[in-house]
Amino acid sequence: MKKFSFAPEKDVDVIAVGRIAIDLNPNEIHRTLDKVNTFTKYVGGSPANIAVGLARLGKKVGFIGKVSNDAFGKYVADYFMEKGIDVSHVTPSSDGEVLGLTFTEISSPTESQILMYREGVADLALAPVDISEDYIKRAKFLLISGTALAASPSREACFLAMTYAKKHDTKIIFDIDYRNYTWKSKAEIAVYYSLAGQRSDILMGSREEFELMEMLDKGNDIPDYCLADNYLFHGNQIVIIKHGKKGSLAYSSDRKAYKVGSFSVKLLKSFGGGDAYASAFLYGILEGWQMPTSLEFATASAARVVSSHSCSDAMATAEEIISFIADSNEAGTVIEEIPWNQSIEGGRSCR
Ligand SMILES: Nc1ncnc2c1ncn2[C@@H]1O[C@H](COP(=O)(O)OP(=O)(O)OP(=O)(O)O)[C@@H](O)[C@H]1O
Ligand SMILES: O=C(O)C[C@@H](O)[C@H](O)C(=O)CO
Repeated sequence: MKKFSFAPEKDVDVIAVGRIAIDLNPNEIHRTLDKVNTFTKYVGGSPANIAVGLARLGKKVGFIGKVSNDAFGKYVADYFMEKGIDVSHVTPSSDGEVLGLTFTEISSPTESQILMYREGVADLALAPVDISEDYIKRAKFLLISGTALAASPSREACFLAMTYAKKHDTKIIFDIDYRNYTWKSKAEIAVYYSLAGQRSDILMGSREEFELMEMLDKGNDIPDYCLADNYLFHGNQIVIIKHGKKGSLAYSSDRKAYKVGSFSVKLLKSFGGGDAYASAFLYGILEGWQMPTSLEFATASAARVVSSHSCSDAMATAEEIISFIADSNEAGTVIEEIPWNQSIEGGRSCR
């Protein structure tokens, strides 16, 4: 696939837009939240996790977001600075908006859920006035996280950021990132997700998130490659559809398709894999790696995070990911190029 190229004056690798929140993950696991007494606090929020992942991998990362004007807002901003993430465009909310909280429930060795407190959150108060064209102009990539489209003025801020990105040849990654809070209808979700997806260069999401973007009913038999074609037609360079433990499918504009398995790990929580995957995949693209290498690297990082207690804190260095791959039994067997119409299970769709 043609490698992305960037003007030399672009001195920031990725600017992420969206929520910075706090994860409260249970110290007592394999029980429901009502039976949990203590939690460990981590920085959270999907785009924040991705930003941390990229910074941990040594990339130059910026962030555009709003945080609460209180101790939690200071905590997350300080954490970003400690990780080397630029916070010049992370601003405190002015009308008492709060930081989002996510309680993870690890109810069994195979099941986990999240309970999010997002009423009056600061991240959705991000407004067009907070979006700097000069800042975005400096970035190679702009990461838009789907939940930031769930309400105004954050929605308009994101579309303005994408307009500036297009104007200055900053490539757009749209991580669909669905959280079932704030959205008012399935139609609203589909309209805004598909508008953002059609404007992106790299589009990634779980199969369920693609189905929401296309307003497909559960149990539909639309093949993954058809979902990908919808967006490659609009100019996407890469479309990645994630399938949890089964792995992921990746499609590139040069009509190559890849089936990616997953690495065997002891699952602790099924959250965070997508954020680790996104940060490590984007690292590979920024390094100029070919798709298979970037996809394997991403899958390894994801496996590490789903077997860890945190998301942000568990993000790995390149050396840690490379040694994880080397130590695993699946090294070199996780990724294969497949016919365009092959499904994640291996069958071929007749369309
Ligand atoms: N049980 C597992 N074991 C190993 N790897 C896993 C497991 N679950 C997920 N992964 C890895 O994480 C990747 C992304 O996971 P998933 O499909 O859940 O995405 P997501 O829903 O976007 O994740 P997130 O919870 O971060 O939003 C998968 O493609 C796979 O590589
Ligand atoms: O995405 C969220 O806001 C929750 C995350 O912080 C949490 O770590 C998770 O679910 C990872 O995707």
